[in-house]
Amino acid sequence: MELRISGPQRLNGSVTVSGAKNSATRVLAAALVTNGRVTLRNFPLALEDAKAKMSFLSGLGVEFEQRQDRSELMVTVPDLSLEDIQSFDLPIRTTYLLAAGMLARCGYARIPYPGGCKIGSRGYDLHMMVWRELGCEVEEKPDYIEIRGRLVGGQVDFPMSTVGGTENALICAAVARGETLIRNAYVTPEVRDLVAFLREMGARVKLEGTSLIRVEGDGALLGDASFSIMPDRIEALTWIILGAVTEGTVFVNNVPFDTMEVSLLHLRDAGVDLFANSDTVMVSPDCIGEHGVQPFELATGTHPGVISDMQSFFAFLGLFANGRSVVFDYRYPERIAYAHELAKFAPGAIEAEPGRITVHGPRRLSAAQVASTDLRGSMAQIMAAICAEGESRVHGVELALRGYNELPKKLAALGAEVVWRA
Ligand SMILES: CC(=O)N[C@H]1[C@@H](OP(=O)(O)OP(=O)(O)OC[C@H]2O[C@@H](n3ccc(=O)[nH]c3=O)[C@H](O)[C@@H]2O)O[C@H](CO)[C@@H](O)[C@@H]1O
Ligand SMILES: C=C(OP(=O)(O)O)C(=O)O
Repeated sequence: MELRISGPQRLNGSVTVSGAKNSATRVLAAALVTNGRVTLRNFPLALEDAKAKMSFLSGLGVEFEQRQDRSELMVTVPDLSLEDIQSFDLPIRTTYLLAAGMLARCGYARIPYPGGCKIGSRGYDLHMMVWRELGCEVEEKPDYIEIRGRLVGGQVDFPMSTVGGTENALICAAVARGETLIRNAYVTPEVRDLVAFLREMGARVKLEGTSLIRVEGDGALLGDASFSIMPDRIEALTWIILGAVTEGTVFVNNVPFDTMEVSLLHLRDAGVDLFANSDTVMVSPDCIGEHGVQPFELATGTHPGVISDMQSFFAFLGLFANGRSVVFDYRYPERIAYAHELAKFAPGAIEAEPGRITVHGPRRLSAAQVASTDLRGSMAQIMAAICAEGESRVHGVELALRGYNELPKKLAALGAEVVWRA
C-alpha cells in the first residue's frame, strides 16, 4: 500500500491516542487463560497486529464480538482446537504469548515462529527457557514451535531485560500449579498493564520492587475480566513531535504522561515546550522558542528511558534542530534501515551507522519516494512526507498500520491531505 502526500502541510486539529499496541496484543493473548468472558475497553480494533492475532485465534475457535463505536472487544474462549491449524503464517512478534492458554487448555501448544519488525537480532531462546523452567518440553518443528506438558511453578532467571520474556513468564505462571519466581523481570508500563489484567482475571501476582515478580498459581484457568487498555505512549509521542514541527495547532488527547516522562524531558531539552493539562498536550508554533529546536543527543534503551520504538521520531525531529543531533540505540543497533530512507527527504543530512544516527539540521525537506522498512520507520517517513515540499510517495505503509490504530482517520482529523493507494 502506498501513500501520496503533497507538502508541506500545516496540521491543525485534535487526535486521541488509542489503546497501546504493545499492551493490547499481549492482553489479547492473555485472555486465552480464562474460562470466563473478557471485555477489553479502549482496544485498538483497527490495528493490523491486533487483527492478525484475532484472525489466527478465530481459527482456533476463539469467539470475538466487537463494538467499534466504543472500542470494545469481547472475548470468549471455548475449547481450543489445535489439530486443525491450517496455517502458521502469523507475522507478528508475540506469538509466543499464545502458548500459556494452549498449554493450560490442551496440555500442548503449537505456535507460529515469532515475526515482527526486522530491526536486528530478535532471539526467542529465553521463551524456550521459560517453558522448560515451568515444566514443559519444547521442540522446534519446521512450521511451528511445539510445547508439551503441564505448567508447574518454578524459577525463571532472565540474564537480560526482556519485555517479551517477562510477559511470557507472567502469563504461564498465572496458570501454572504452584509458585513461580521471575527474577530480573523487566517491568515496563505495558508489562504493568498485563499484570493489572491478569489480576483482574484473578491471578495472584506480586511485584517486589521492579525486577522480582512472584506469581501464585493453582493450575486452573482464570475468571471473567473487564479491563481498559492503557493509551499508547509511542503513538502519543508521534503526534506531539509531528504537531510541533508542522506549525499548526494540534491537541493530543489521552496522553499517558507518567509512562513517557523521559521522552518528554528530552523534547523540552530540545526547546519544545509543551502546553499540557492532565491528559492533553497542545502543540503550536509558540511551543518552539525564538531560537528554534535545539540539537540534542540521546540514547534509547530500557524504560524509564527513551525506548527503541521512539528512535525514529527523534531522528526525524533532528532534521528541524539547529545543529547536529545524535540518537544512539544500544538495544537494536541494526535499527537503521529506515534512516537511509528518511535521508532521501534531506540528502546529506543523516548519517546512519549501527547503533548511532547523526542528523545535521536544520533542513528544508523536499519530496521523495521511499520504502517502509519497519513500523516506526514507516511512520517517520509519513511525517517527513507531510513536511516536505512537493509530492512524496511512501510505499509499504501497511507496516505503519501494524502499530497505528485508525491512522487514515487520525491524519484526516488533523487536516492532512493524503491519498491511500492499494
Ligand atoms: C528491552 C527492550 O528494549 N525491549 C523492546 C523489544 O521488546 P521485545 O519483547 O520484542 O524484545 P525483548 O525485550 O524480549 O528482547 C530484547 C532483546 O533480547 C533479545 N532476546 C529476547 C528474547 C529471547 O528469547 N532471546 C533474546 O535474545 C532480543 O533479541 C532483543 O535484542 O522490542 C519491542 C519492539 O521494538 C520494544 O517495544 C521493547 O521496548
Ligand atoms: C517493533 C515494534 O513492534 P514488534 O515488536 O511488534 O515488531 C514496535 O512496536 O515498534
